[in-house]
Amino acid sequence: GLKKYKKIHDKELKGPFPIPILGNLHQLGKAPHHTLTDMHKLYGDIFRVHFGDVYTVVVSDPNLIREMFIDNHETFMYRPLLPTFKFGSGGYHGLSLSNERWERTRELVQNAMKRASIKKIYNILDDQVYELIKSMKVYQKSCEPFEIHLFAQRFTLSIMFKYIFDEDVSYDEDITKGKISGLVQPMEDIFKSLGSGKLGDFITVAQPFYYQWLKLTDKPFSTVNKFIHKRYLEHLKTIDNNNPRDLMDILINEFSNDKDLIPTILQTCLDMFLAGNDTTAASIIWFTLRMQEHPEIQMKAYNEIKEAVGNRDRVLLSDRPKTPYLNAIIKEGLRLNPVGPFGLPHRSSNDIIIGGGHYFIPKDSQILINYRGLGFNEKYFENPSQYDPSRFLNKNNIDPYMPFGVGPRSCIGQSLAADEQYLAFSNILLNFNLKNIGKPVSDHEEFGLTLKPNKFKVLLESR
Ligand code: HEM
Repeated sequence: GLKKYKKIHDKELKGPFPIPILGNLHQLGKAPHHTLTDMHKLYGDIFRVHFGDVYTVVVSDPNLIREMFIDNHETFMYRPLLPTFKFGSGGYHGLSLSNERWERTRELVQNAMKRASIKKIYNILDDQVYELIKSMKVYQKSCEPFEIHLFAQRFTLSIMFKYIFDEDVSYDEDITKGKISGLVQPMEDIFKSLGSGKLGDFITVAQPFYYQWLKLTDKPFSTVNKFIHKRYLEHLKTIDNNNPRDLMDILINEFSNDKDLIPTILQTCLDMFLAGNDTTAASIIWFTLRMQEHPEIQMKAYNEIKEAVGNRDRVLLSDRPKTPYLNAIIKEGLRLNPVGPFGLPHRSSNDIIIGGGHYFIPKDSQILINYRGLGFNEKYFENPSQYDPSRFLNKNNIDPYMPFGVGPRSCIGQSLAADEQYLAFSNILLNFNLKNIGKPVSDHEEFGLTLKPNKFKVLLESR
C-alpha cells in the first residue's frame, strides 16, 4: 500500500502511475508480455509495475540480468510465494519454488541429472525421436494434414516419464485417451492459471477468499498430485537402494529417512514433470509453425543436415557441430517466441542498487525477466519481429541470448531441453518437408505460463 505513492529512493525505478488496490494490473491486458515489452520502450530496460500490492521489477537487458542473477545471486536467489503456487504445492516446495531447502535439493537433482544423462538419457531420447518420426510417417503416407501439438507433448512426456519414474508410455496407446491424456489437460489448466496472474495472487486483501475459491475450483492440481503420490508408493515397495532406477529413487534415497522431507520428494518430481514437458513441447510446436512458413529456411537447414549425416538415416547429438544453421534455428525460435514469457519470478531479499548506481530495487520486490522484451530489445536484435535464424550466425548475437535464465538458479533442464530440441528438429527435417496447407497459419498465442500457438496443421512430404 504505502510504497505505491511515496517516493522511496532517489534512484527509484520509473514506471506507470498506479491506481488504488490494482496498482497497474488493469493495464496488463490479455497479453502481458506484449504490454510490458511496450513499457520497456517508455521506461527503459528496467522499470517497476505494481501488481496489486506486489512491487514488481521487470528487466529486459542482458547485462543487468547478469548483474542481478550472477553477480548478486545471494540477493536474488529466492522466489516470492504466490498463493497459486502455495496452494498448488499443498504448502510444500520442491525445487523450483523452494526457498529454505533449495540449495540442497538443487545440488541433488543436478547430480542425479548428470549421472542419468551419461548412462541413460541418450538412449531414451533416441528411442523417443524414433517413435515421433514413426508416428509422423503415418500422416505422410496417408497425405493427411498433421497436427503436431499432442505428438510434441507425447514426445516430451515420454522422456520425462522414463526419466523421473522409469516408466514407459506405450506407443500403441491412443494419445487422446489413457494416462497421458489424463495428465495433459490438467497440466494445461495449471499452466494457464499460473500464468494468467490471477488478481488474488497480487492483492493481499483478497487472499483469504481467494484460497477458498482455489480449493473449490482447482481440481487439476489434485489430479496431478494424486498421480505422483501413487508412483511414490509403488517406488517405495520396489526400490533397490543400491541401484536407483530414476530420479524418484534418487530422491527417496536421499530424503526419505526424514519424514518431514517426503513432501520435498513428491514436489520435486512434480516440479520436474511440470517444468520439463510443456516448455520443450511448445518449442517443437513453434518450430513446426516457422518451418511451414519459411520454406527457404527449411531447405537450407535440410541441406545442411543431409550433408552432415551422409548415408545415415538418423541425426545424432554428435552431429551438432556440423549444423550451425540448425543450431541458429533453435536459438531464433526461443528468441522470437520465448516459451516461458517471464520464466519463474525471483524475489529480492534486501535493498540493492544496480546498474552502476542507477537503479534502486527495494527488499521483497518480485523480479521478472521479460524474455520477450529481451528478445525484442533493439539494442541487440535488429528487426526483432522478423524470423531470421542467420542473425545467430553472427557471434555478437549469442551474448544476449539467455532463454533459460542465468546464474545458479537458471533452468536445471537446459541441456536436456537443448538435446531434445536438437534431435526432434533435425530428425523431423531429415525425414519430412513441412508444407503449408494452403492458407496462412496464425501465430497467435494465448497467454499462460508457457506460450504456444493455437492448433494448426501442416502437410508432411517425404524427403
Ligand atoms: C525449451 C525448454 C525450456 C525453457 C525455455 C526453460 C526455461 C526456464 C526458465 C527461464 C527458468 C527460470 C530460471 C530462473 O528462475 O532464473 C526455468 C527453471 C526451471 N526449469 Fe526450465 N526450461 C525449459 C525446459 C526444462 C526442462 C526439460 C526441465 C526438466 C528436465 C526444466 C526444469 C526446470 C526447473 C526444475 C526449474 C527451476 C529451477 C530452480 O528453481 O532452481 N526446464 N526454466
